[in-house]
Amino acid sequence: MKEQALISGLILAGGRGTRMGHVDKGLQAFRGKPMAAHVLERLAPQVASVAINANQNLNTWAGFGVPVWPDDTPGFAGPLAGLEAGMRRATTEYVLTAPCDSPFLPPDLAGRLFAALQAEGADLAFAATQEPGMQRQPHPVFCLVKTSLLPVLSSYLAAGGRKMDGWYKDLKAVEVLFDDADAFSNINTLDELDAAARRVGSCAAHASDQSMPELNAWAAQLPTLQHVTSCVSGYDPNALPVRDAQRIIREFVAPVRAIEQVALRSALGRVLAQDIVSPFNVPAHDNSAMDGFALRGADLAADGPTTLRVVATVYAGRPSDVVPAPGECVRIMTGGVMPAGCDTVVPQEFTTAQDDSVTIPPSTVRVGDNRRLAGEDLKAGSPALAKGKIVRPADLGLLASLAVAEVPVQRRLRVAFFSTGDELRSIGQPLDEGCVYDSNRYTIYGMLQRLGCDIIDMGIVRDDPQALEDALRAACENADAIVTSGGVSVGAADYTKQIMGKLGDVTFWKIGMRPGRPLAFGRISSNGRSAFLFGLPGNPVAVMVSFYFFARDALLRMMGAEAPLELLKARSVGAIRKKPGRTEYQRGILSRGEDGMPQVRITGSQGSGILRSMSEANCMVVLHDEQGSVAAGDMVDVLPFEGLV
Ligand SMILES: Nc1nc2c(c(=O)[nH]1)N[C@H]1C(S)=C(S)[C@@H](COP(=O)(O)OP(=O)(O)OC[C@H]3O[C@@H](n4cnc5c(N)ncnc54)[C@H](O)[C@@H]3O)O[C@H]1N2
Ligand code: MOO
Ligand SMILES: [Mg+2]
Repeated sequence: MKEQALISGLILAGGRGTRMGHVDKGLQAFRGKPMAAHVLERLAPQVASVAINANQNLNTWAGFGVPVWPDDTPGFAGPLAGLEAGMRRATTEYVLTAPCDSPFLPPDLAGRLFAALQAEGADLAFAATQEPGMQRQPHPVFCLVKTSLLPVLSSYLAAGGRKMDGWYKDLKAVEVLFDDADAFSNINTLDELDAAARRVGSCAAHASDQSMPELNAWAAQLPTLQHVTSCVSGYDPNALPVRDAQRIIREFVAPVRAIEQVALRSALGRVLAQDIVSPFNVPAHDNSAMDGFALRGADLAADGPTTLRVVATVYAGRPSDVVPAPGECVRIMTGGVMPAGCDTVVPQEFTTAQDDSVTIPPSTVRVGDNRRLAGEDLKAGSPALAKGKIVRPADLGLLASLAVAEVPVQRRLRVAFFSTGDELRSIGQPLDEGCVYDSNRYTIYGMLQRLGCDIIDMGIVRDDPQALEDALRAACENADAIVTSGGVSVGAADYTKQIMGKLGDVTFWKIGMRPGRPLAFGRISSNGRSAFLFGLPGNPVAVMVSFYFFARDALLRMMGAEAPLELLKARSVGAIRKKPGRTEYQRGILSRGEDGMPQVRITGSQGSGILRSMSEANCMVVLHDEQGSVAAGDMVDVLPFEGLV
């Protein structure tokens, strides 16, 4: 699906829903979720990314987790205004539209429209169907169009044009016939919705609560923090155990759905978006693991040397059709295809050669030795790599062995981050009295970079409510997630709380841990876009600990990847004082003891502002909630920094 990376999907949901009694059509529940969620599900695998064009209930639409773009042309100007908004913002060569009320759209819509557009050298391709004995029915709202045609569309709209198929009179448009007319059926009235729901045997046909039109069944199902935290027994935001905070965050964040195709080398470090199935056996043939002689195992004498006549030579990559007869063998190189009838290879250094024969001492090899079997690496049809895997060097090689030139990966997660605090100075500025240089932005940069995120560094934000609100809104409108540092404890928190609360669903916790006690977490929205927010504490060590033990896992989850932290066991060199009832993360240096086993000692001062000891450390010692003081020689859990993404 080469076209996938070139196309942005656009769900047209900008109408007034007049025929549905002025409710937002795409938000109406159908088979347990909004109609538009079905459209999103069907469209997303076909395109690089999906956005929604909507003009009402923008916060509800933001809950779909994809960009929401309202019309630029005012006055509910119809689907063309939506297309214009989409073409203006899309960064791909093509835009593909589908209406929000077409829950059955074909799975090969993008592929077929693209193929026809390419074949005809057209500007635009749209779907059509024809039922037996009926006229052809065009479906111009299912259309693939070159993004570069935006000026043509804008001038048509500016001149008052509104018809979906009116603007491309002077362009080259192709109609693509699809077989399944039902795939394009759209649902215009609540009666039709009921009928369609009955057709597919659904129970929840629609949300009839007209008093809250935008908060229909599915939107109400979007988890709120309150909903998630209510599942945690004994939930207390002011004394939250680490594992409960981790669980709440994990349940609240949602993966970003967009997929892109990248060239094999560019897949390094990216998250696989689909399972990769081996199309053939690797290796394709039985072959030799050694330079030597391929023989029939049955020829090996049970007690005494075996002498065989050498009848041919096989090199790797140059198979031979020689079939050695009993008593014959073939000289073969490592990787050479095993000749028919041969099942064993004897390495040449164990043999003695005479003119055209070779002698093998008794018991040198057993039948089947040194033969690599076809498919022993990968069998045709078997899963080679699973969706969600972060691609490592070995995976690149494996993909190359399957001749995979382009790899489907999740789009990179966009993460905006900034530091807060009037006392912070940037490198290059003089250090005024009482001030410190902003170091958190650099540790956060490093940690996000290692995760493979697209990062947006928003600098330092002053301790000022308006500045904070502006920064949060800008971050939210441009990123999937926001990481901030500072301002989440009691001192500055008054307005931080108020502003974060105003922009969305954010909670402030005091976690039973050290360092990293205060943490703000939630989801905020601005202008129809939403983003998950991680408000990390300002202290330079606390910010790193909170990132590694809370934000990292959540960001990976949003990226569609699973890479849980792997804790190792090591012997503590010294005693460590620790109170049960909270988790403590201490900076440690992991090494090998005299007995060769891993051991760890704590670095100097553990103050949460002391970055030097974090830099000296090569691991964190994790002392769990229930754990008390550690005696010298006790085993403890450690998280090594090396290899940590
Ligand atoms: N009365 C209480 N005071 C504090 C509590 C508490 O429970 N009650 N919690 C303490 C803990 S624990 C932490 S951690 C900090 C967290 O405070 P904030 O998140 O509000 O962060 P700030 O006050 O803005 O900064 C704290 C500290 O860190 C320095 N800092 C901040 N940002 C940066 C940066 N980008 N680069 C370098 N250093 C930074 C800042 O100058 C402060 O020294 O609150 C405790 N107080
Ligand atoms: O998070 Mo604070 O740094 O625990 O002291
Ligand atoms: Mg501050």
